[in-house]
Amino acid sequence: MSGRHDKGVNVQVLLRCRPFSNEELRNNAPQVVTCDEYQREVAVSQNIAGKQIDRVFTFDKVFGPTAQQKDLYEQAVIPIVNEVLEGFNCTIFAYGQTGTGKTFTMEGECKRAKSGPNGELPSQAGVIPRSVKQIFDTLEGQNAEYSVKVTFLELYNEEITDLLAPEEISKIGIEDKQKKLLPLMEDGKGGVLVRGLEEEIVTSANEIFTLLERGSAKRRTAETLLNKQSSRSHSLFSITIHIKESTPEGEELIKCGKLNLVDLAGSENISRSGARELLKRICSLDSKLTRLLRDSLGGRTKTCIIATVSPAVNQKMMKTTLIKDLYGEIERLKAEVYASREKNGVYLPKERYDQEEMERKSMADKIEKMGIKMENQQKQFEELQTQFNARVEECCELSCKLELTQTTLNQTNDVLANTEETLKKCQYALKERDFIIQEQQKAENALAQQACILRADLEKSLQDNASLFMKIAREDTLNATNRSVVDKFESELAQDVGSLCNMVAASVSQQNDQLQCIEKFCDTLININNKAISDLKKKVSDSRNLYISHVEDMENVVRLHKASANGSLEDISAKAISNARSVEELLAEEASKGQSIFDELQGTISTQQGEIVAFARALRKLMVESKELGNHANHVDEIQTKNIDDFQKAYEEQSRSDAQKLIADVTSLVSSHMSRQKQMVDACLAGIRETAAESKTVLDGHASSIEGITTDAKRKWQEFSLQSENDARDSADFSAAKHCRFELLLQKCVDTTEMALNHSKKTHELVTNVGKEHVLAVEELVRSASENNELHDAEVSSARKSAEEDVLKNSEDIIKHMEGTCQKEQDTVNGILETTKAQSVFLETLQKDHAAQSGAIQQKAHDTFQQKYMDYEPSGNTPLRCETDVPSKITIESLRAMPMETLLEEFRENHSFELFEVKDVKITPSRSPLSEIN
Ligand SMILES: Nc1ncnc2c1ncn2[C@@H]1O[C@H](COP(=O)(O)OP(=O)(O)OP(=O)(O)O)[C@@H](O)[C@H]1O
Repeated sequence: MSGRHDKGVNVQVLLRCRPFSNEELRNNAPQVVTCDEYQREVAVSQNIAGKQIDRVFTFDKVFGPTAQQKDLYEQAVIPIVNEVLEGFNCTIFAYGQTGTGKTFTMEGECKRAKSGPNGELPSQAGVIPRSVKQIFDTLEGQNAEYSVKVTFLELYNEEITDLLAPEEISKIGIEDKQKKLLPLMEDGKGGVLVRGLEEEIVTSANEIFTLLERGSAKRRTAETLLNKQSSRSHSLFSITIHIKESTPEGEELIKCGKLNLVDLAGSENISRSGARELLKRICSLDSKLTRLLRDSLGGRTKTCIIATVSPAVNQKMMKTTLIKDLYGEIERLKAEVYASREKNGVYLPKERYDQEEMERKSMADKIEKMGIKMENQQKQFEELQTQFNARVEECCELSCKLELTQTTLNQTNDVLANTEETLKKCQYALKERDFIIQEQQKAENALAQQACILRADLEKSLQDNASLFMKIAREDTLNATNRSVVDKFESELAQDVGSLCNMVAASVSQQNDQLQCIEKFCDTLININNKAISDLKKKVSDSRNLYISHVEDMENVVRLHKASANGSLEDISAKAISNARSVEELLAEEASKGQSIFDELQGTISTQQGEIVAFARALRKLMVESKELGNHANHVDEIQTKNIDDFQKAYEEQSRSDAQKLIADVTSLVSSHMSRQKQMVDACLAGIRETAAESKTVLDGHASSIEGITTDAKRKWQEFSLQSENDARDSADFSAAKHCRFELLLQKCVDTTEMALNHSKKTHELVTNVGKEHVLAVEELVRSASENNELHDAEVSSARKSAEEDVLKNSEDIIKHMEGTCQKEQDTVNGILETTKAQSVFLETLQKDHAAQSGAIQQKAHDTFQQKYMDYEPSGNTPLRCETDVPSKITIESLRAMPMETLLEEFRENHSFELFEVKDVKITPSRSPLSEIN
């Protein structure tokens, strides 16, 4: 649906969707149309026979329900109007179903509302008023010579109605239908013209509203009178512009542009009329419209079609269309009824009747055949449906089975993998066993051979050993007898000797222990003593050194203290002296300052005294003057009153003398000018009198007012003078009292100042004396302190010397005493050691004697034993011992099979489990591990 921009053709198709009307909102009409302005798309969703159908259409521009008149105009119409202003003919159509907003778009809804204060149009103004405004704005801005003409006509069936024609003409037109038809004619220049069509010359944009209103009103009236419907008529509003332009060569050119604004009939009436006649008429109208717009379509013109839709278009349109179709059908039926009446029945030509009858029959046959075919197909379809269902069920079962099988297969696969793993392990274990069995078998064989050899050897040696056993038995008997004798003696002897030895040994060891103990003790004692003496010596010398260092420290401290005390004392004395000096200076300064202040004070006081006296004098003078002033005021008052009276009198006399003079003049005039002048003179006299009376009244008024003012001033003046007199008196009294008080105070001040000066002088002297005394006392103090310090220092050093000597003497005594004690201890220890040595020698002698004695006992015992003991004598029957060749234990051990673990390790080193391959298992009869293979 988008616009075509072919060569020479410039057609733009826009879509405008209006908002929901109130009625649609009330009826909850569904939204069928959705606009996407950005994508320039319109989506239409329809539910046709329960089926949702969505379609999307693209346009050159899309204006949704929220788009304003201004938006549409600015985006779509301004360029077209610019073309018109350039001298081209352009056309804008509003096309759409009834009630979708064609008239709203073209004309707008505020035709009565004129332009705003700034020449702005109302927001609801449509394309027509906006175009006219743009045209006028541009032309006025160009300052060109121009003319704007408009026509407004309606096309309904074949009739063209001038919507701008004056009332009378249109009335005649309505009464006489033939007369009102405006013929469409060729103008001979390739154009068309409507004869008799009113061309209104418009001079301002505002006029357009009047014209639109007039045209619309006429359209409505015509609709009512002729029973027309606006939705079935087109309206054409044309604006023609002529602009005069001058070329640079001075030639004059006329530029002519035309803008056609067409509000088409409801589209449903164009496309879907049920009445053939109506369609024919509309076609004819359409052809007329095309002819009318011939000069504005094609060429370098812009054509814009604004398609209008409702958001709920289908629902509403279906209803409307239905009604319109029904109307059409009624029309058609009416025509048929009319035809029937005219022809006494339904009239049809025979050929057509036959043809239609044949067609009907063949159609009936066809329908029957198709019905049968359909039944068959329906049956087939049902069978197929049943088969399909059965297949579907089978399929379901099979897929269930397949799933189960698949699961089982998976499980089996898992089991198989496990079993294969177990098999491998088992085969490997079997291999291990075989290897071990083979090894053990080998060892068993070797051992069996060895056992056979041994068995033979043993049988032989058993025979030899039988005679040997007999000899051994005899020897054993003898030996047993000897052994019992020896054992008995030996035990007795051993008992005796043992007890003796034990006793001696115990005594010796006891003695030794004691001696060692004494020795140990002595050594310990000597060591402790030596250590104690050396410690003591060290400590004494340390304490002496410490004491000396302490004393030296103290001496240093004392020295420092003394130096600092001396320094401080010197500072104190210097400070005291400077303080005393500064106090003296301060006091002197203060005294001079006090003196100057006192002098100044005295000067001020005397000045004030003089001033106060002068003030009192002036006050007194003022009082006298105010009294005089009061008297003078009274005098002035009197003079004023007198003056006023004099003035009054003088004025009265003057006016009186003037009047008399005038009367005399008038009398003379009367005598000279006779009666004719008398009236004038009387009038003049009356005037003069009136003037005099008025002047007198005014003067009286002035005099009375001056009098009032004077009286008032006099009264005020008297009040004022009285008041000022009283005030002056009060002030004088007050100032006199103040003066006395002031003098008193001043005197007191002078006394106080003098007293203060004397006091300060005394204080000064006192402070100076005290300062001097203080300085002397401080100096005395410092001197005595430094003497004390010196004394103390001397005492400290003498005390230190004596302490040092005492300490030295004491420590030497201690050392000597300790050394003597030590010597004595050493002697004692030496004595102990000698004693112990002597005792140990004695013990050794004792031990030797004892050993000798026990030896003698042992000898004696030996002799006794020798006498009772009997030796064995051989019989000569015992066979010679022969050595059997028995294999050693190591040899037999070496024949043994390796331990199981070693064999397994060896096997696993040579055969890895990972590289082990499972072979086909041959079922062999079971055998015990140690049974022979061969
Ligand atoms: N864009 C819009 N915004 C607001 N109201 C609108 C809009 N378009 C149309 N309308 C309203 O919808 C109603 C029908 O509009 P209008 O009369 O312009 O329709 P139409 O297509 O000209 O109808 P017909 O073909 O019967 O003349 C009017 O009341 C008008 O105010």
